[in-house]
Amino acid sequence: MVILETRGLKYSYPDGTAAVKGVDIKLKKGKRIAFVGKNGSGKSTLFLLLNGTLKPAEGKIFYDGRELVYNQASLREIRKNVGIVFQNSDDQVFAPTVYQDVAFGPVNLGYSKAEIEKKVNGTLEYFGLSGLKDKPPHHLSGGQKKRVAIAGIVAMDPQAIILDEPLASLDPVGADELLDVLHELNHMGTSLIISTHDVDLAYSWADYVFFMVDGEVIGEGTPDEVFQDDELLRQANLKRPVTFDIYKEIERRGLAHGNRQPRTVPEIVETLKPPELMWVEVPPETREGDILNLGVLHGEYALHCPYEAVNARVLHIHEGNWAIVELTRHGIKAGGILIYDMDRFDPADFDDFLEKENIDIVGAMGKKSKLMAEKNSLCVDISTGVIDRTILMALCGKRCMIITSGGMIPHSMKRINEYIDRSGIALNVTVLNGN
Ligand SMILES: Nc1ncnc2c1ncn2[C@@H]1O[C@H](COP(=O)(O)OP(=O)(O)OP(=O)(O)O)[C@@H](O)[C@H]1O
Repeated sequence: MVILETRGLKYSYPDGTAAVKGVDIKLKKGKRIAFVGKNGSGKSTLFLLLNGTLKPAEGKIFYDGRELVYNQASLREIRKNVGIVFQNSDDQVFAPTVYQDVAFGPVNLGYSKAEIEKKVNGTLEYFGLSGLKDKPPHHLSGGQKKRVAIAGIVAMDPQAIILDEPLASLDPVGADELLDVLHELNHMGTSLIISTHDVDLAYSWADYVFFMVDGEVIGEGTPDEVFQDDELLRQANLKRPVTFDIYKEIERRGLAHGNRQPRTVPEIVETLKPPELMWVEVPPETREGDILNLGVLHGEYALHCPYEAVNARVLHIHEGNWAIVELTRHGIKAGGILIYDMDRFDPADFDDFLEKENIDIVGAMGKKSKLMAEKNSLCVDISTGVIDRTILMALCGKRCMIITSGGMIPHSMKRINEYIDRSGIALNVTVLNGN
């Protein structure tokens, strides 16, 4: 199903700059879509056209199959359903207080007073903004303003959200938190459309990518398709994503197995083929052909190795009790991942859970759970890249707990289960205190 479509879309600014020069695109519902292109390639202008803020000189836009006709009803429909978060939050956040700013959309949509209050307070809490609700937005930091801008859009429950360079003004932790929020919104069905220069972000995050150059779309496809097209990258003046390059090098050296192009760190780890042969020191009575149990791998290697125990067949005994062994592995020593629902947080029980479940690592996902962890002095080991990093830790046999809440719970389960399905590694994942 296509949520937004453009046909022959053209736009020039009053000074004559042709910013969008005939764009034909179809954006599928429920997807994460990235527009990648260098400065001035027309991404922001296209976005302003997509939600009716600008009117094209030529061409048509369709929302959910209906043509945008630029009368009040049609514009109202598209602006309610396709929210846009501007690159510069100062263009968006202008009400006297944060609360009023986030309430702006719901008020305009005619929600009742009680609905507005519920919606705005819920959204502020979700974005970790409750403590700032009475502040004037112009007293906030760039990252905080960005969160207010996004909260204001999310409070209108749009079908699609367009975000122009969403991570641009955020610090690394803030960027990571926003990505979690975007993953969750997408998990709940919101279509997401972002622009970025960041090829690593587009590669790891998007389901579908468009490359823009000089007001035109010059290529589109899945991240794997577009980022391995060197000619397309050259035309778009873009480089390959780092994970892509690392994997190509792993592949070139014959260290990769599996036939999937990895896009995240756990996926790269999964493709690494462990060495077959190894030098080990063996007990003096060892004979060629013996099977040794080398036990669990330790150190740096074990951190990246999903295997519990390593058996080795002795191929050749060398002087000084050193032998060449061929490794065979059995068993998979994956720890577990437990999810703790912070909406049901009970301080009295929490420590009991940690002890009873032998938790080694705690990861906090989402602003709300991080704030709750801080307030209750909970010890948090991982607060960015929580899903990927807990998977990596679980693969090393650690028992991990993700503390999170609301829609982040099914979202986390989904991402971990996707990893389990693809890798075939039996990681246990359960919600500890949920329904
Ligand atoms: N208000 C304006 N008046 C005149 N020209 C404009 C205006 N806004 C943008 N442009 C021009 O339109 C072209 C496309 O700009 P646009 O902002 O859409 O690109 P972009 O890909 O979003 O760039 P960036 O990555 O830097 O945000 C550029 O040549 C830019 O200079």
